[in-house]
Amino acid sequence: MSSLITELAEYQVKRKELISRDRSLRLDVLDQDNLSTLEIQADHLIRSIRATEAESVWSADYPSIPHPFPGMEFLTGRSIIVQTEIYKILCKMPKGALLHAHLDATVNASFLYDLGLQEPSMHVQVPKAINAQTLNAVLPKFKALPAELHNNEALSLTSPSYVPDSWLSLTQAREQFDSELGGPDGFDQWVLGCLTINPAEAYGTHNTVTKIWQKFVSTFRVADGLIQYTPIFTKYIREFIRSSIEDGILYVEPRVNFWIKTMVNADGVENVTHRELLMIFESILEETIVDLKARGREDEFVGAKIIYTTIRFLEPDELDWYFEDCIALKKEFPHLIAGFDLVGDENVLYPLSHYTEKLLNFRHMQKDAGVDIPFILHAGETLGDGSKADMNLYDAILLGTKRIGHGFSLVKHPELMNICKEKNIALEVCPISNEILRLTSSMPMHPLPILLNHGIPVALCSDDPSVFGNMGLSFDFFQVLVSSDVTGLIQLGAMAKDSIKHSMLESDQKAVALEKWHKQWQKFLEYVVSRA
Ligand SMILES: O=c1[nH]cnc2c1ncn2[C@@H]1O[C@H](CO)[C@@H](O)[C@H]1O
Repeated sequence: MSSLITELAEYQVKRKELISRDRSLRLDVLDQDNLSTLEIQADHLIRSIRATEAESVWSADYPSIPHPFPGMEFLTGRSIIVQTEIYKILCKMPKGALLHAHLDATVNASFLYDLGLQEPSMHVQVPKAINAQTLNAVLPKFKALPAELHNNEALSLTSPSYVPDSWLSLTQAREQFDSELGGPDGFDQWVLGCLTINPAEAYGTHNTVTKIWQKFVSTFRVADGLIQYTPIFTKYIREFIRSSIEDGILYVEPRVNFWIKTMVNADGVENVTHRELLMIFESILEETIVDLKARGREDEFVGAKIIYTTIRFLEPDELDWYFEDCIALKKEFPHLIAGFDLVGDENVLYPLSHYTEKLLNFRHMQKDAGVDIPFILHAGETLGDGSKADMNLYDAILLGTKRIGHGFSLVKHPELMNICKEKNIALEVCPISNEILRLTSSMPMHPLPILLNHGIPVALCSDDPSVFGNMGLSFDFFQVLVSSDVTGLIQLGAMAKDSIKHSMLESDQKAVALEKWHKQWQKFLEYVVSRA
C-alpha cells in the first residue's frame, strides 16, 4: 500500500501529529497558548517527582501492604500516600470549588464524635445488647434528649439485661462499655467504625456495589443523630468550612439532605425547621468571611451555596412537600439555594423516570413562584449498561441538569457525551468514592481519562469524605495525578478552574472567585518551583 510509511523521519512526524490530534480536545492542550513559563516549569517538576516516587515509593514493599501501586485502593494505600512529596505539594494546591459533597459526610468522623461527647444531652441506644458476637452487627442510634429524659441510670449497652432501644447518656455508655470489649477505647473504636468504611469492609466483607452500599448507607443513620442537633450542627458547619479552606478550597456547594423535616434544638426538642437550618448556615458563612478578612486571608474563600436534596425512596406525591419547602427557602435565601437533586443508591431506589411528571411540574411551580432552581442531578453512578441507574443519564439530560453528579457510566453513551460537550454540562467526578463504592477496583481503571480526552468538563469532588477518609480534595487530586502519564499539574489546574466556572455562583461572583484562584495559583506555582 502506497500510504504505508516507510521512512523513519516521516514516521516520527506522523506519530507526533497523531498523538496531538488524539489529545487535542483536552483542556490542558486547548489552553496551551496561555501557559506561563512558571506553569510549564511546575508541571515538569511534578512529573519528575511523580516518576521518581513511582519507583521509590510505589515499587517498595511494605509489610502490611504487599502490592502497592500508584492509584491503588485508597483505603489500603492511604498511609503511603500521606508520606509522598506529591501529596504534600497537592495539599497546598488551590482546588477551586467543591461541587459534590453530601454535607452530612463532610466533617472528619472523630471530630464529629468528639462534638457528641461534649454534649451532656447526647444519648445513645441500640436495638439489642452488645457482646462480642453482636458488636459488628449492631448500630448505635444517637439523639439529643430534653433534660427531663436525660438518663445516666440505664444499664450499660453491654449488659445482658440492657433493655433494647433504651436511651443512655453517651458519656455513660462510653464509661460503662464492657472491659472485655475494650472499655471506653473499645466503645470509641466501635462508634468510629460505624461512621466510616474500613479496608476490610470495602475490599473484603462488602466487596460488591450492593454490599458496600448497605454499609455506606448505615454510616449516615449513625452520623445524622449526632449532626441533627443545633449546638453540634453549628460547630459542624464551621468545621466543614474551616477544613475546606485549609485544603485550598475556595467555594463549596454541598448537597444538604432535607429529607428529615426538623432537627433537634439546644433544649432537646425536635422543632428546628429548614429555615432555621439555613439561618445557622448563613451566620457561619458571614462569620467566616469576617474572620478571614480580619486575618488578611480574604483571598482564600468566597462562600457557599446549598443544593437542596431529598431521597429517591419517596413516592412521587411525597415530593410536593419538598418542592414547596425548597421554593419557600429559595424565596427567602435566593443566594443560598443553588439547585435541586435526589440522592440515594440509583441501583436500588426509584429512577428519575419514576418522578418525571413531578419534576416537570416542579418547573411550573417555580415559574408561578418567580424563582429558578436548576436541577443538578445524580445520574449514572453505576456499573450498569442500560440499567435503571444508567438510564438516569437520559432523564437527567432531558430534564436540563446543569451538571451531572458522578456520570460514571456516561462513557458508554457517545451521543450523551456529545451533548455534555455541546451544552457544557460538567461531570462531578468523585474518584475515591467510585473506587470505595466498588465501581472501579483502582484509579487506573477509572473512566476519567476517557472524559478528559473527549473534552468533557470535569470537576473533581470528594462526595463523602468523612466516610471514605478523603478529607478535602487533595487525596482525589492525588489519585488522578498518579494514575496517568498524560495528566499533569496543568490539567489539575484546568479542572480546578472548571469547578469554579461550573459552580452556581452568580457571574460577578464567579469572576471574583476566578481572580482569587489565579492569585492563589500563581503563589502555588512559585512554591512548587521553589522546591526544585
Ligand atoms: O454518591 C452518592 N450517590 C447517591 N447518594 C449519595 C451518595 N453519597 C451520599 N448519598 C446519599 O446522600 C444522603 C446523605 O446526605 C444519604 O442518603 C446517602 O445515601
